[in-house]
Amino acid sequence: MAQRVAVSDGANKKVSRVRVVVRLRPYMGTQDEKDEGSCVRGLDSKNLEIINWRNATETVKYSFDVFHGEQTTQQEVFLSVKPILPHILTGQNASVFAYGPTGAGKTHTMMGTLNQPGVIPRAVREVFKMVNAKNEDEGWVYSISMSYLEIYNEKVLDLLSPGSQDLPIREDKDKNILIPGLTHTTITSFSDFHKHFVPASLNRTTASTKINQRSSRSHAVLLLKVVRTQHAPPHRQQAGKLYLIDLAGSEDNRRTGNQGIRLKESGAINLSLFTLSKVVDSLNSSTVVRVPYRDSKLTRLLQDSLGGSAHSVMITNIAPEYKFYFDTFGALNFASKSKLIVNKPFICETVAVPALPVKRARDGQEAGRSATEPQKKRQRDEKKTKQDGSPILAHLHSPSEPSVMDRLLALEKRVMNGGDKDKPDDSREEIQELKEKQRELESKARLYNQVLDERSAVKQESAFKNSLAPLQSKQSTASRGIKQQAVVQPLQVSSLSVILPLQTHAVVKKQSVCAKKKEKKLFHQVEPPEGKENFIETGWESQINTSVLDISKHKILQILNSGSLKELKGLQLIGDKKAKLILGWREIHGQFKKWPLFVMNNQRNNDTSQAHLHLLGTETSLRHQPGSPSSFGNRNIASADLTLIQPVAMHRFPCVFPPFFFTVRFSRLAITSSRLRHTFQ
Ligand SMILES: Nc1ncnc2c1ncn2[C@@H]1O[C@H](COP(=O)(O)OP(=O)(O)OP(=O)(O)O)[C@@H](O)[C@H]1O
Repeated sequence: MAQRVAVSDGANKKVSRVRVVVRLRPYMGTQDEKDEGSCVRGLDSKNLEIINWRNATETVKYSFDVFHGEQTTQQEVFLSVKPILPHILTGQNASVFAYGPTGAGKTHTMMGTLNQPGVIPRAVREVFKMVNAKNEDEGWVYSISMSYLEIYNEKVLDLLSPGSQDLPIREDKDKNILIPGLTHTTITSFSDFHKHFVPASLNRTTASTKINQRSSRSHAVLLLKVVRTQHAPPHRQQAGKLYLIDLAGSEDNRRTGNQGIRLKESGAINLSLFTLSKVVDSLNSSTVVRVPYRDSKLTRLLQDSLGGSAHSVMITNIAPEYKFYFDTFGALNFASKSKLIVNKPFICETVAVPALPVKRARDGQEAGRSATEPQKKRQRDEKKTKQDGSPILAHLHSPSEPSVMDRLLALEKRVMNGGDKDKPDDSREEIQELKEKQRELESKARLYNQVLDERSAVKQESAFKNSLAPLQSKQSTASRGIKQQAVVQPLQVSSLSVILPLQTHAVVKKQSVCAKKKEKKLFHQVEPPEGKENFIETGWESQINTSVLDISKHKILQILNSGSLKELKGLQLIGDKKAKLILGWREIHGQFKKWPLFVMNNQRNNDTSQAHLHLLGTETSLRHQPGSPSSFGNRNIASADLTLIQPVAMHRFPCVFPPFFFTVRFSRLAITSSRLRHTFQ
């Protein structure tokens, strides 16, 4: 069983601060831009300054663990990462991630080129060098494996196994992050690594944007796992992991010119980076109880690196051109916050008696230490089942069952969301196939029920209690598992039952896909009432008397204003993405004053009379009717103003300013770029 062994850094402290390195890439603008000079410059090996946009005669100074200027070589950058590598040979975790706006040099820093290899190849080479330098007499045997994945549009995809499905992210009781199903390839040398890494890198999603010819459209994570096992008893085993992460860059879509699929990708990237900034804020806050790691796949994966057990280095890449000014400013603020984060490393150790063969058997997959427990439980269940003489039940408990359900649900969700337009979509066929499988399992469960009933009829009551009861309860769990997945959950408005008299009691339920289809059919048979766009949605309202409706609306408004992510997701038509957007909206703009149209009207809503979230895609935008009063204070903001403000508000991640900022400071923003040009001349 895995065991945490506390780590001391010599000064008797068991903590490790996130190390922050900033790298400024060389000037790459046009000659005209070059004449403008640079908006940021280094002062020494730790300090830099950037022009203060509020007052161009001043600069804002920052101090980091290391600052790398424009002439820094790849080797010098690697040297600032190298000190954390030895930890992974002693069962600890380490993580290096490159952060920064699009086009600032993250991929160049992490991957590099053939002539100028970046941190990833250098770190892997170094790990092999350290392992090979270990003396056999120390009594440990080392093995190294690699995994490589990308988070693309909130999906975890295995780059070593192209075409694989979205993988789940799990956490064991020791808070180790696990990705069941992820390919784990054993590597024995650097050239072996190279052989797998280069083709897998080509599987990563990249595309050309106005800012970057080859822009990463996903976050890429390379995982190197070093396991060392003692020759002699007690055969201690320590497993250390190194995460090397090239994040996708935050994007200002005014400048990238992104549209269609690129815009959707950009929305997913910006949203995950926004969650990352919330995680950092929460970690730095003394009052926040819950760190929102689970709000995005990226933060879930970085859970160990930020506020977790890893020794972490964050490389913040910035660009010197004026057009990147606000991105650079935001990135530096983010880096500044991150350096306050403290991690608590520990050695992850198991005693491997006689675990070596078992370990080898699981080589091909990320199983994680805790995975042994459910596995053992399954084995115990299966064994018990066989003793009970029930082959059907054994089949129902087979490991393939949950995966069928997981895949089915994931695929249905994908189809409901309109599928992935970028890649060929054969999901519907697959859903059919999986549904058939599910039906087969359900009919077997029914058959099994019958067998049980027949058996119970011939047995005496005492015997029934002794031998059949446990079996029966087990069976019901299995069939419940299947049914739970197939039935769509009710909505939380059911809590109305507490406050409403019985005769007016109304429970609004989230509709199943089938129910929705039926309703749609009905809808097509009946002409919609004149002027009513949203006939389906208003249908349920007309069945409830107005006081009940008001209470329901009030209740939902309450949830919108103070509900957790989970509560929001329980609302009709609100999925994970929309719930997160609502949380983001709330954070920026405060409470919803009235019943917002997007909640029930969803995409059919064409009303632009008030600023509202456009929740269809992952892109958040503001709409406004020219001339009508804005919801930002009392000031009238014309739509043209909003067009200018919107990219700053929504895309200048992670610098998210409160709404009043825009109303008060807007006029200053417009003149900022010209005022900035005074400095550094
Ligand atoms: N230190 C550097 N020296 C020379 N060229 C660099 C340096 N940093 C970046 N570049 C070049 O700048 C361009 C953009 O860099 P890169 O693709 O690494 O940016 P990025 O931050 O990864 O962008 P994105 O987030 O869009 O993927 C590339 O052509 C790269 O070769």
